[in-house]
Amino acid sequence: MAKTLYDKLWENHVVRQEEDGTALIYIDRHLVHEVTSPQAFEGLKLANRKAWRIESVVATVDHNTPTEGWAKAEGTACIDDEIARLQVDTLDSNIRANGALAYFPFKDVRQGIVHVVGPEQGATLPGMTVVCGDSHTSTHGAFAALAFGIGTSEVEHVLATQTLVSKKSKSMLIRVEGALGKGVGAKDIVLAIIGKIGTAGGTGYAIEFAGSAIRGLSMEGRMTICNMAIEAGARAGMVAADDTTINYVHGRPFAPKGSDWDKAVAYWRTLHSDDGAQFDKVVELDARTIQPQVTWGTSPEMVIGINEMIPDPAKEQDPVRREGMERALAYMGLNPNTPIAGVPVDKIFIGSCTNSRIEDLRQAAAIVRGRSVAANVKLALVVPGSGLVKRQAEEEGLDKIFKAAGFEWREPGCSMCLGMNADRLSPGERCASTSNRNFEGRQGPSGRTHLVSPIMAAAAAIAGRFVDVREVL
Ligand SMILES: CC(C)[C@H](C(=O)O)[C@@H](O)C(=O)O
Ligand code: SF4
Repeated sequence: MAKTLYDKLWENHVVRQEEDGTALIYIDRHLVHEVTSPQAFEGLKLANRKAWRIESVVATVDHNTPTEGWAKAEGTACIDDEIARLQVDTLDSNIRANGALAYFPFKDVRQGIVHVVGPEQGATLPGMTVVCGDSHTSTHGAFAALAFGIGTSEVEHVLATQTLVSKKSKSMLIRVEGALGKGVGAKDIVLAIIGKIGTAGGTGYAIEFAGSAIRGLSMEGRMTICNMAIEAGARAGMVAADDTTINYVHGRPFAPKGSDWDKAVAYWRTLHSDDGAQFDKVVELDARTIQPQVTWGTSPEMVIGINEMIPDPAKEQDPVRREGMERALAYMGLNPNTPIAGVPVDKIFIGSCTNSRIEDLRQAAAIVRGRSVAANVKLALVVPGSGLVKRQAEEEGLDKIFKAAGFEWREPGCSMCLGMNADRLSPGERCASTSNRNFEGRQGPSGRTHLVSPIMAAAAAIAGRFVDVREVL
């Protein structure tokens, strides 16, 4: 029978299947960061257990690390916030006590956001099951891997047994066909998808993204799409393996070598849905109709094209939705039936596991080159996803372009994506952000987040307000 990519990944990892659909699945790669691992390591210790296969663990610190001031003191002593420092130090002692395949501690050049670091190191490979105590683990599905976020108690379970109790999801195919317009990229595709199916649209499904527009994307672009599968309600998003996937993985530190490489590639070539495979749901989008997207509300589904008007709750029939829209507009300080283009911004954030890879920075820098951040913009931040992305960008001179324009060029980490460090919005501030979540207070109490692509964020920085990036290309 024709199988979906998801069927293949699932079946290859089932250790035991129960009658009621519950299954025990084997986990190949376990990514670990400082926020969701302390209790898991503690639980292991209390139960007097050892990790089952510690060589599956790749660990780094990202959420709590500051993005500046690294040189002011040795090691973690430069982290002013005591709780943040404790989190970073605790991961360090846990990994030193338990081991890992790889550990990129604070200030290591390979440190960064776990979802940037895994693929960059070749630790995320096609065909793997990849888990992390972090919802955006769906990112790794871009490699034709079954990747999803887990809770802290499951982190402990994976450490102890290398397995997880899980139930197979339903399957959804999202097919995006056609050529993307100028100035439209992966972030716009995924925001348009969420605008169409809603933040609950993918609930209960594993989503495969396919179609010519997806195949045409780089691995960076595919990661941006899978990263936000979770914002569409799905725990996992994935893309079939092809030459783009294989070329990206080739030569990375943890990628297979020699004859192992050839065997792996032969297997990876099977990681696609077979012709005629049946999905529980199919959604289609025409890439040619997608405009550069901007969110106007407090959920990623509250999104419009830059050429559109902020929607009017009065036109919404459903009273619950209407009330949600009214509340979102009040929080965001926006008026219905007015253009989103022209709305002034206070801060710019280019970063996060959605959009902090080298391609994102190159694209943003191309807009910024030779221009200046508008006077009304209080802070424009570029936070590379990892130390290696930062180094690569500096080799290409991108840092100079950003700094000359008035951007701050920071150290890697999650940063203003969620403000677990010092990088935050002040109440009422409006931010053009390349991250993935825009709920109330996400970037700081009463802060206002608009999710956009890196080039839309760059264009907003220069204009001091939201503009159609196609006008400045
Ligand atoms: C801190 C972590 C558990 C959380 C997540 O799981 O997504 C964070 O990364 C986020 O983006 O909100
Ligand atoms: S960059 Fe943001 S979304 Fe990604 S892991 Fe960090 S906090 Fe979560």
